[in-house]
Amino acid sequence: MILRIEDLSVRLGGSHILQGVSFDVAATGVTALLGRNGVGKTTTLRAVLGEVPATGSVEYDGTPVLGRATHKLVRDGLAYVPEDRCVFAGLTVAENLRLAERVPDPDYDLVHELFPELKQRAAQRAGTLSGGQQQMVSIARVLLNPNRLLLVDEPTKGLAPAVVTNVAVVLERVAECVPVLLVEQNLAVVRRLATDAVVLEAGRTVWQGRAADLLGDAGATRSLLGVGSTAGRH
Ligand SMILES: Nc1ncnc2c1ncn2[C@@H]1O[C@H](COP(=O)(O)OP(=O)(O)OP(=O)(O)O)[C@@H](O)[C@H]1O
Repeated sequence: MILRIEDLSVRLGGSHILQGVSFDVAATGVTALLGRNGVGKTTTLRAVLGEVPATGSVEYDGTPVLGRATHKLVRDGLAYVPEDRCVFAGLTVAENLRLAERVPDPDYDLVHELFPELKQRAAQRAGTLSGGQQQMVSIARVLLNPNRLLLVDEPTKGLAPAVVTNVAVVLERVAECVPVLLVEQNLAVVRRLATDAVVLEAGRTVWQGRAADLLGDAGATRSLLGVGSTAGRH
């Protein structure tokens, strides 16, 4: 296992946002972090990264990391693809990528193989890209560097169906080499990618197991995620 979270608790702005989140992320494949809006999925990722103060325990590859500086975790191969993509709008695609380089030999071969369009659009300002293209830049940035775990927050949110498929194909490829903790609302994408699943409710873990077991159980899917049993097949 690459990540072990135990009894994670976060208070923000006077609210007790996470109240005991516990789950493991396997060292291979995709673990989906699921739950209705506002249950604490993004906050869980941010707490792991040290972006919000938290109590409890987070072990990354066997080492306790809660309280460590975010940049040290990133340097240690913990990569984050945030929900809002955070590209530098005024910079070109090539400049956005160059800024993300952390090693002497960034893996442009992989990035250009996965995202040939980014090579063609190297000189285009990132702010003028479509949402899907910006998502590609956001994922490409982390793939330039060696990673041991990717935290990816709602990568398909707001994208057209064909682009959702492109992003899923890329993540499927990436997950062959690096484990991924994926926050994702699109159950078709979860069905395609996830080996394991974790469900949060009101800041607590309420389910952890094989993704196929959750998605194959219409009652559990409906009660835990608030969607019908066929949701995500389309
Ligand atoms: N800095 C903050 N101050 C106060 N409340 C916050 C802060 N950040 C998040 N929250 C609240 O914490 C709760 C959990 O937010 P979070 O973004 O983790 O949920 P989520 O499960 O990722 O939701 P979504 O699926 O809608 O993105 C929400 O009620 C949110 O309003």
